[in-house]
Order: sequence, then structure tokens, then C-alpha cells
Amino acid sequence: MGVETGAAEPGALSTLFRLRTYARPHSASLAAMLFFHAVGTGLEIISPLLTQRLIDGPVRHRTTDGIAVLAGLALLVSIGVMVTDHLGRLAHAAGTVGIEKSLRTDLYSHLQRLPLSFHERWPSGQLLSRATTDLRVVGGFLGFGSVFIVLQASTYLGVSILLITIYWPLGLLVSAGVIPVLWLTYQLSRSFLPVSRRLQDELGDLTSLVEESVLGFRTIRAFGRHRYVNQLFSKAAKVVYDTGLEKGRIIARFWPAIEIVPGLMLAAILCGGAYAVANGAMTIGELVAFIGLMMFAIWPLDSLGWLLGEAQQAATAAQRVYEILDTEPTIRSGPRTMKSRGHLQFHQVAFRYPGETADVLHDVTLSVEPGETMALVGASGSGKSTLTLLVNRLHDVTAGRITLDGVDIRDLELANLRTVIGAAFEEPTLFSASVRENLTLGRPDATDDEVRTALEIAQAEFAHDLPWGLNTRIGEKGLSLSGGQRQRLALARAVIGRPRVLVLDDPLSALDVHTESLVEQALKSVLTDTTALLVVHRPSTVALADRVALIDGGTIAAVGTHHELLRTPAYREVLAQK
Ligand SMILES: Nc1ncnc2c1ncn2[C@@H]1O[C@H](COP(=O)(O)OP(=O)(O)OP(=O)(O)O)[C@@H](O)[C@H]1O
Repeated sequence: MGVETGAAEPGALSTLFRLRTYARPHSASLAAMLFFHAVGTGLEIISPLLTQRLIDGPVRHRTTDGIAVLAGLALLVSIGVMVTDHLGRLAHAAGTVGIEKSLRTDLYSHLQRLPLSFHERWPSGQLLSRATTDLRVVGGFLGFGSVFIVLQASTYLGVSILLITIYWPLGLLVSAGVIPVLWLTYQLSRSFLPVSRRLQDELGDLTSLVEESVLGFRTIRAFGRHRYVNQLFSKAAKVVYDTGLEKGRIIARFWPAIEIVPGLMLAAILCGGAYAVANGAMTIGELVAFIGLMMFAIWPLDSLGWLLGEAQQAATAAQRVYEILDTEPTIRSGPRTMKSRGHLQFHQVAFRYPGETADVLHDVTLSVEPGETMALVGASGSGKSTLTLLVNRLHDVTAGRITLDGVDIRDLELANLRTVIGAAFEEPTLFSASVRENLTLGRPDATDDEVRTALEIAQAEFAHDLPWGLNTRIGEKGLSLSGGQRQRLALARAVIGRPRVLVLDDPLSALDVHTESLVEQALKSVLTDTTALLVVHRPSTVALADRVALIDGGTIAAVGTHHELLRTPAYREVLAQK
């Protein structure tokens, strides 16, 4: 699935300006970097002036007077350049890395605040490429490129003024060199920005493809589809290749033109300078100093083109990062906190997935009394899982309301709500961390006793027998567990600390019949005083429930005990399909 991403226009450069908030906290490092490099460049500029003094002084008058002083000054200049370069690089490292860290932290915590609907819509590869490659480009530009643009522009300006004071006609010529460079860079940006943006998007798609094929490796192998997946990858890689070539062609078209400007200038200065010396308008020393100084104007001019190119690259990367940062978290925390009794009610609830045209749930009215276990039964696609996602606000209702003890759950602090409600889903997600860290994910302060009880309830005591017990690392890059083991750990995570409300979406589907009945026995003790909403796919799990809600076509068709509902053909039919 793709997401709509904005095409880059030359105006994208203004996005860079928004990043100043990230540069500001590191302004001391950036200012130090600018200062040291500016002093270094200033010192370097002294060298040609010393040469001028040498030629027009001791050399011209055939004397050794003053040579020692000039040599000593040249040595001091070299040492100064070395020291300022060292300090400038240290400041540069601190600035760049610091900016990148702030950006990365902000982006990551923003991603955590964005709702499930955002994560369902965005391919993970696009998020990954923004959080890695794009951030590097932006951080690198802010910490280096932006400062160097200022430095090089000031060097160019300073040297131009110096050149004008030495011999104004040629000095003006050097100053005018910036005009074609800026014009060519502007032309370059018009072609370059859209292609650069497209390339970054395509690389994101390629990352998604790699991620999917790594995660789905088993299925791909089992169905012998590796050739097909290879073809898909080759096709996507070819698209990236073509766009990369297109980008290369644009650079090849404009770059030599930008680079030739300083060369043409040098040729003009050599001719014009020789003519001026021949006419007595300049001394030889002045010409040598002029050419030496001009080199300090050529490098900024040369690098200004390159730095502006970097700025364009950073602009498209910043645009991609801001597409995430500008997405408002639609699920906001409420102001209230409460100790819930666990009275869960749905009042005329409706829900529609973002971007869809029809409601998945409508007119859902249901009351789950404190301590009651309500099973949700319905055909596949009837909306059971969706209903459970609304309870801990992974999605928000689009109409109606859900209340806990009469309080709209949107008025509760999210952290409070998610402490009141424990949840486990059919697909148990475990993280690359120890068993204990996985278990206490929602309750970092859980005691050893609470962890032990939760493992007992979920029949997950096998965790104690793992090589390092509860400290064994599991999840990706950790010890591999069976589907049933993973589900039992996810169930233990949900019941840890005995939440007032439990929402379980078919958490026993991967268990064998024997283990399932053991878990059910243990769960019964928890469920006596916990309000529970239990999506049931297997008829045997219905035994855990006090009452059953039959969902049909996104609404509650009937509510009653299992035995009461058995009298309705619709219920019998659904159970028969399970
Ligand atoms: N992220 C989504 N975006 C759009 N539609 C969705 C999304 N997730 C589910 N749906 C649709 O919502 C409807 C209800 O899905 P849901 O998963 O809630 O059903 P279910 O009763 O739990 O099904 P099952 O028993 O097969 O798990 C289905 O038609 C499904 O296609």
C-alpha cells in the first residue's frame, strides 16, 4: 500500500527554513564552527598578501631585509590555520550530531503519538527511510552545509572587496562571477528537486519491499515464490536505477556549466592582469597577490554551487520528514483520571476506517457490567476486532461514545485508560528484550509476585525454564518461541497487575485444546472480578463468558447467555462455522 506524498517543487527550499528550531539549541556549536573556520579562512587570505610584500619588497629591491619577519609570519599563519581547522571540526561534529539527535528523537516520539490509522496507512519502509536516510541528509546540511553557505558567501564577499581595492576593474569581474553560478543553480533546482524527491520516495518503497520479504521469508519459501519476489524487487530496483540515472543526467548537464565559471574567470584575470601590469596599472606583486587571493574566491564560488545542491537535497529530505511531523495526532489524551469499577458501556457507537466510504460498526449499544465477561461472537469480518480496538482508543469512535463508569473514555488521560484496560491480540507482538521487559511493558512497576501470577494464569510458566529464566532475550534476534508460547506471554502481559477491564481478541487461537482448557481454567479465576470483552473464535472459549453478544454486519444482533442464544438460528450458524 502506498501513501500520497507531496511532489517537491523549488519552493521546497523554504522547508529548510522551518528547521531553524532544531539548529537554535546548537547555535553555540554552529557559531563556534563558523568563527573558527572564518578565522582560519582569514588567516589563509593573509598568505598571498605576504607573498605580495615579499615580491614587491625584498625580491624587487634585492635585499634580505624583512625576509625573516615575513617567513615567521607565514609560519604563524600556518599554525593558526591548523589550530582553527581542528577546533572548527570539533564544533562541527558536536553541532551536526546534536541536530541529528534532536530531530531523530522528535520524529520517533511523534511517531509514537500518531494513531494506529496512521501506521496502517504508511508503509514501514517509507517511515524507515525518513527516520534514517532523510534525517542524515537534513542533519548534515544543518550542521555543516548551512554554516558553510554563510562562510563561503562571506569569504567570497570579503575577497571580492579586497580584489576591488587592489585593482577594481578585475575585482568587479570576479564579483560578477556569482551571477551565472546562482542562475545555473536555480535552473538546476527546477529539474533536480522533483527527481530527487521521486528517488527518495522510490527508495522508501524499495525498503518496504525488502522488509516485507524478510518478515514473510517463511511464506515466500513455503509457496516457492522467491522468483516472483525477486522479480518484484528487480522491478522496483530498476525504477530506482532509472531515476538515479535521470538525476545523474541532470547533474551532468548543469554541473560542468557551473564549474566552468571559475575557470573562465581565471583565464580572463590572467589576460587582464598581464595587460594591466604591461600598462603599469598593477605591480607584479599586486598581480601575484590578486591571483593568489582570487583562488580564495574561486573555491567559495565552486563550493557555493555544490552547497546549494546539498541544500536542495536537504530540502526534499526535510519535506519528507515534515510530512510525518506535520501529521496531527488525532487521538488526544483527556484531562481526567479515575479508579474504575469496570462498568464498560457502548452508546450508539459507530466507526468508519479513515478513507473508507462505509461504517464498519453502527448503532452498537452494549453494557458490560463490572466483573462481567462478555464474549463477542460473529462471522468473519463482522467487526469484532474493530470493536475491541475502540476500547483502549487505538481508534476513536466516529459517532456515539464509549464510557467507563459513565465517563467518556475520550475524557480520560490515555495513560490512565491504558492502565485500567489490559489488552491482548491474536497476533502477539514481542519485542527484542527480556521476557520480564516484555511482560511488564505496560506496567514497569509490576512486582515479582505479579509477574509470577500472570505467568500462572496464562499457563506460561515455561518462561522460568528458559536458559536465563525471565532474563532470556526473546523476540527478533532473541530466542525463538512457538506461536502458542508467544500468545501465552502476550496474555500474561495483559493480565499482569490485574487490570479492571480486559480486552482479549482471540488470545488463545494458537494453543492446543489441552493448553487452551488449562488457560481457560486459570483465566476464570481472573475473570470473576474483572470486566472482560472477549472475542471468541472457538466455541469452547464461550464457556468463559457470562453473556454473549452476537455481532452481525457491524452491529449487535442479540445479547444473552450462551444457552439463551443457542435458541437463535443465527448464533447456531455462526458457532457452526467456527
Ligand atoms: N485497517 C482497516 N482499514 C479498512 N478496513 C478495515 C481495516 N481493518 C479491518 N477492516 C474492515 O473492517 C471489517 C471488520 O473487520 P474486523 O477485523 O473487525 O472483523 P472481525 O469480525 O474481527 O473478523 P475476523 O473474525 O475475521 O477477525 C472488515 O470488513 C475489514 O475488511
